[in-house]
Amino acid sequence: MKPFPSRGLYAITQIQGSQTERPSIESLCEAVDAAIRGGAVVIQYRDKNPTDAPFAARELVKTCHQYNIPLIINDDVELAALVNADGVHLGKDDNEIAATRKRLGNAAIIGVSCYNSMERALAAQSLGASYVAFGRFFPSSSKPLAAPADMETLRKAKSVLQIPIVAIGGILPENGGQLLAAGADLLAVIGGVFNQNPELAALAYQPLFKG
Ligand SMILES: Cc1ncc(COP(=O)(O)OP(=O)(O)O)c(N)n1
Ligand SMILES: Cc1ncsc1CCOP(=O)(O)O
Ligand SMILES: [Mg+2]
Repeated sequence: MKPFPSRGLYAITQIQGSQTERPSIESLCEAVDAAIRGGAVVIQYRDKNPTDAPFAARELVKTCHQYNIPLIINDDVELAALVNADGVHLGKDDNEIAATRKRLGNAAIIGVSCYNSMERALAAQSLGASYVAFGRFFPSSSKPLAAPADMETLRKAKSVLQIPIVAIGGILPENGGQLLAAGADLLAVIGGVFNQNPELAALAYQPLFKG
């Protein structure tokens, strides 16, 4: 299993459309490959309506591992175990951290959504989370109903947490710098990468992480 990176672009798959209009697994893997070539350091497979999640996830693991990049599965601990993914991302409606750690083992990456809650982040860290995620910071067309989070939460988080901090929600090359300045270590992005040429889009975030 690959470790979670300490800084950089965290690209999350964009899968939309009805069952008949959905992108092929091949084109999904091509888009992820392009995002990695553009500089994404970790990939999350997020599909709220999958048709063949085990096949897609196995193909994505192969794509990511060609570049030594970790593949994280959103929500589904059993899918992560089945395809030997590097880890899982848990939200408030998903499995408990301790049970997930037991199921996936000590080397697995376990990410936890903390929305705007420092209490949730402190609890996640003490229960063995590998990273925490706060957001959404800007309106997101990928998740329009996501609740807002404050920049102040990132500042507090940076001063008390030891694990990496991820920011998510409407993040573009133009607005990501302020989140890094406030304390985020990684920027998690769906639309900003996958709504256009993913290689060029991912490249446009890279200056944010220099220096
Ligand atoms: C890196 C990262 N951060 C936050 C989320 C959101 O997780 P969750 O709140 O469980 O919502 P869904 O993504 O499951 O709709 C995430 N997936 N990844
Ligand atoms: C899954 C999720 N959780 C909070 S916002 C969001 C979507 C982020 O997507 P985008 O980068 O397109 O705003
Ligand atoms: Mg979730």
